[in-house]
Formats: sequence, structure tokens, C-alpha cells
Amino acid sequence: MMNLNQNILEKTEKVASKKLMLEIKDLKKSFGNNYVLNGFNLELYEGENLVIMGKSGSGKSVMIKCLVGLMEPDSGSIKVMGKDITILNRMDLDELRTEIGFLFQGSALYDSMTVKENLEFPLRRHKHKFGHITDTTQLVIEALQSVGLADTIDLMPAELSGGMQRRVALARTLILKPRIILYDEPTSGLDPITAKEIIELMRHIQGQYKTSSLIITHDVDCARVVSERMILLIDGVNYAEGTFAELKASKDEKIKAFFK
Ligand SMILES: Nc1ncnc2c1ncn2[C@@H]1O[C@H](COP(=O)(O)OP(=O)(O)OP(=O)(O)O)[C@@H](O)[C@H]1O
Repeated sequence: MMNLNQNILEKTEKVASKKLMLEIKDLKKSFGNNYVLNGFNLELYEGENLVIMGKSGSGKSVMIKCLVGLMEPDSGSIKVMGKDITILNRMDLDELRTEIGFLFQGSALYDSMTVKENLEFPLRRHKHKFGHITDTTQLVIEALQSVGLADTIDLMPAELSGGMQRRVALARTLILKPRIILYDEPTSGLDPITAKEIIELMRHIQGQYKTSSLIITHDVDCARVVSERMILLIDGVNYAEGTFAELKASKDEKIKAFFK
């Protein structure tokens, strides 16, 4: 039987051999006297699903905004696939952004466009990534198939349920074949059954597209099913890190509060 030390060593080697997709080091951001991020760190490895949990107002959105270049941190470094985004110029940042897909709360579809047109939209915007594509239909169908909704291609968003709209929004993200996906509260506002469908879909996407995902959620079920690792963001730092099972077993009151 394998002893514990050997097991830990093998796990460490496995992680070390994986490519680092995202790396946040000592991130700090404050607004006046409100010190929101006080040295936050994060490492996301290729192919993994990393969940971040934090109470409302703990700085999750601020962290995401810094990560995608919408907000300037006070200090710290943010590397996406090895490139420090805090020093990239606009054009390089735009190009790097095509490697990152988003599924944000209320990732709204354009109401006046069909599902197909909604999915073609990012392809037109990021033409340079795919060169000149004359027939986008096949790409649209493939992306819709991966979320199980190929038959909605000619429908309008209003004809879809809330869960279907979120799946189409995910297809619109996938069509650019991102290497990293950021999910911000992917199950919020959905009934438990639809939320479960989205959670299963996130797992399926990870397998099919080999994406690395950063998932911000309050949903304990979602964290349990999708995460390989979790970070608890408390007081602007990584208060605790580990697998779902490790954190759930903690006796620390602040950690326990997340699993009640
Ligand atoms: N542009 C801003 N100017 C001033 N304060 C801000 C700004 N953006 C965020 N904050 C403050 O930063 C703190 C963290 O906010 P943030 O939106 O990141 O929380 P959150 O963890 O995403 O919360 P929730 O789970 O409710 O979405 C809050 O105290 C908020 O008031």
C-alpha cells in the first residue's frame, strides 16, 4: 500500500508538471480606507476547475475585474498564460482576452438576434483568431451541440427558458475556443434542477474542451461537483485552500460558515 508521504509527493509532482494558466501574486486593491484585496494569490493549472468562494463584498468581482484588465490593481502581478497583463498594451491584451471566455451573471443574449446570430457575433469581433471564415454555420452548430441545444439555432432568445439562455450564452463563449473560462455565479437565479444541468454541463465542457476554469460561486453543490480545488477568500487573502472535502472537514468557524 502507498504511504501518505509518497502519495503527497506524487500529487505535488503531478501539479508541478502541469502548465500554469493563470497566476495572481500578492494582489492588492483598496478604495480609500476600504482594503479589499490585501495580498491575494491564485494559481490555476491547465485542465483544472478552481472554485473561489467568498462572502458578499469580499472582493471577488474586484479580483475578476483586475484579472480581465477592467480595473487597475494597486500592486501585485497577474499573469495569463505567462504574460503579465498589468504591463500589456491594448492590442496584446485584446488578443489575450480571446483565450479567456466568460460566463457572467446575466450574460445576456442580444434579444433582437437569433441564437445563430448571437453565436456569430463574437466570431466577427475576433476575426483575427480564426482568419477568414466564410461559413460560420458549422462552428455555431458544434458550439450548440456541446451544450445540447443544436435545435435552437433559429430561435429567438425570448423563446428559450432561463436555463437554455444560459447554455446558449455558454455556447457563445465556447465558440471562440477559449483556454480559460471564468464563471461568475453560474447557477445564480436558476431553480435547483436547471442549476444541476448547468453544473453537469460545466463538467462536460471541461472534459470536451480541456479548458481551465475559475469559478466564483456561493453554491455549495456547484463547488462540490465541479471543483478540483477551492480557495476561500476572507479579509482580502486566501484564508484557506484545499479540496472540497478537506475544507468541509475543517473545524475553523470561518470555514465552517461556508458549508452551512
Ligand atoms: N469601483 C469601486 N469603488 C469603490 N469601492 C468599490 C468599487 N468596486 C468595489 N468596491 C468595494 O469593494 C468591495 C468588494 O466588492 P466586490 O463587488 O468585489 O464584492 P463581491 O465579493 O464580488 O460581492 P458579491 O458576492 O456581492 O458580488 C466592496 O466593499 C465594494 O463596495
